[in-house]
Amino acid sequence: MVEQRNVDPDSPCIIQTAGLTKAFGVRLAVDDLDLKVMRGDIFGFLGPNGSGKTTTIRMLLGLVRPTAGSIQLFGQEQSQHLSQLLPRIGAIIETPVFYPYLSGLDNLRVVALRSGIPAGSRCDARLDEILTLIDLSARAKDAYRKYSLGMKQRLALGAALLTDPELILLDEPTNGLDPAGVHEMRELIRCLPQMGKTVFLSSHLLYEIQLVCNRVAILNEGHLLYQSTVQELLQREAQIVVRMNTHTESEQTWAYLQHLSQQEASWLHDIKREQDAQGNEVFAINASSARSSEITALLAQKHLYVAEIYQRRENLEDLFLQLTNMQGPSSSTANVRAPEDAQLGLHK
Ligand SMILES: Nc1ncnc2c1ncn2[C@@H]1O[C@H](COP(=O)(O)OP(=O)(O)OP(=O)(O)O)[C@@H](O)[C@H]1O
Repeated sequence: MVEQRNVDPDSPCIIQTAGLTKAFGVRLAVDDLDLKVMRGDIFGFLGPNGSGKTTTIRMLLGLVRPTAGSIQLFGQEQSQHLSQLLPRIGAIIETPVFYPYLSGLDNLRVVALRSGIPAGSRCDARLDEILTLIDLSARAKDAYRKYSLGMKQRLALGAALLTDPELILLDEPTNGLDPAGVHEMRELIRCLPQMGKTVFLSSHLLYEIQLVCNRVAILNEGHLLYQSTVQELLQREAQIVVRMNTHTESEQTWAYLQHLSQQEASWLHDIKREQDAQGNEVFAINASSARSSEITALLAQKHLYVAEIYQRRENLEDLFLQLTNMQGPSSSTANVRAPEDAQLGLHK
């Protein structure tokens, strides 16, 4: 009898990997990866070239056998239920192959037939629906070879959506697209959760991920460096950083800011003492940039004159560079999980 442990077809957890590892010979392409993707997520899977994104997606699809670890999809063990699980997944990996002389519509017909959708009015209706969604109705009858790269990518997404899968895996879907193509693809991807889909999107385009995803994992050299909501990550953006001239002034400022937070300025409640990239002691205050002049004025009342005050402008790109140590950090990373993992990026 088949063991039914861990089987939950309605699980809100769509992808869960534990200790997922893939070695190619001595090279660890993916190392001990714990991912969690929830239903309705647009999950950004970020990493530079060669960090293991495609290998991970291939393992999720059962195209590459893991060296160690486990994968659960829709609450079921992937290795035991692959054939039942695959119809619930649509994917674009690398550049999909279409027939150049067939039209976009006929290429979709071929995909539909291969996917077991019988020809007929229901199939035609579905093809219409998909062509409208990917905004190719007007060019549906043009040969594929006449399509722009953006149209080709949209057709690929249409093909992945044809069977109405719950999970869409997209490997670098905006690669090579011009800004208009990137925008169109982004808008399309954004619609998918409203249609009940979960999206797993790999990219090295950090800004893209920031704009379109709600959760993100950052990978480097096969290691998971960070996993959280994008919002959590970007909260750091709303910080004002204050540096004083001397250690004595810093001490006085710290005491005064604490006092203020308990008295007339409760909005100063979230202050951290950190070091900037040059090793200077700074205060990171969770407040909008509009408060900068107020902070300066409050401190000046006590003859504490700031040496420097600025809004921390951290985005995913900064964080990514910081975690992979490609560039010095603008501050310490008090909120960043797994700093010991981040250290792994130090030794390239
Ligand atoms: N079939 C294979 N045989 C040997 N090594 C491989 C194989 N596939 C991938 N690798 C290696 O595994 C590592 C991860 O590759 P992978 O393609 O997963 O990275 P990636 O993050 O998708 O990179 P890119 O953004 O360039 O596609 C790389 O060092 C790559 O050379």
